[in-house]
Amino acid sequence: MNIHNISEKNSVLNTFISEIRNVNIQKDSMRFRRNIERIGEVLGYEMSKTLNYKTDTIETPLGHCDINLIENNIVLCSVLRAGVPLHNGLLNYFDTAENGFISAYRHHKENLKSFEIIVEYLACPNLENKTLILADPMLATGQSMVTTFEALKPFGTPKEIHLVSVIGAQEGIDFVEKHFDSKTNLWIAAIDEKLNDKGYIIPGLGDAGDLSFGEKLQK
Ligand SMILES: O=P(O)(O)OC[C@H]1O[C@H](OP(=O)(O)OP(=O)(O)O)[C@H](O)[C@@H]1O
Ligand SMILES: O=c1cc[nH]c(=O)[nH]1
Ligand SMILES: [Mg+2]
Repeated sequence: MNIHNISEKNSVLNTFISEIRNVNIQKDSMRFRRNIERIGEVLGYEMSKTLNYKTDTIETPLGHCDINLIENNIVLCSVLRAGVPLHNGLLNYFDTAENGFISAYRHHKENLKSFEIIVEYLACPNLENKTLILADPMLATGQSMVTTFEALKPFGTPKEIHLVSVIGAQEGIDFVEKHFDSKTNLWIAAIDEKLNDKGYIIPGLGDAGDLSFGEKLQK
């Protein structure tokens, strides 16, 4: 897997990451969602440099000019619910992308230490020969990314795959790497040290779904 950790080079991305991690600033859920969206825009922009381009001629009011434009057929697929603001950020840049949505949540078992991933909802276009972008802001154990990709397999074989995440734990990245083709790209804004015993990323940011949309009732 090709891992592109975009915060390895200093940029304005650091500001957005610092705000989503900051225990005080993250209380403003509108700002939290907007920062995740901005990170999606930055990661999308970086990814766009690796896509395929073909030259088109544009007519201006005063003449003509040639410009290289993206020729990939992009399907942007995100994991509900925390993936919604990241999806919006990516879609801000890939205007004509087709879209897919898949639900995945961790169902904690009684002892709260172990959990299984439940996939209940899936709406996706044909993926055959397309460029699949699979987005989920948190890559903790990596189980959600792997389980959702398994669920997408009946929709066709993509020509290329780009995983997009905001914060990942090294352990989860290692797990994902084992389950995806070596040509798969991972675009990520930060890689953290470890997971705690509940599978949360340390230092991470907490629960991205809850910070975006409020706490959910555990049933
Ligand atoms: O790598 P993993 O260990 O699988 O964990 C990551 C998952 O956890 C979060 O979702 P969560 O289950 O909190 O659902 P939510 O979006 O409804 O909050 C996140 O958006 C990922 O989908
Ligand atoms: O740290 C984590 C792990 C999973 N999901 C989150 O929202 N945060
Ligand atoms: Mg959550």
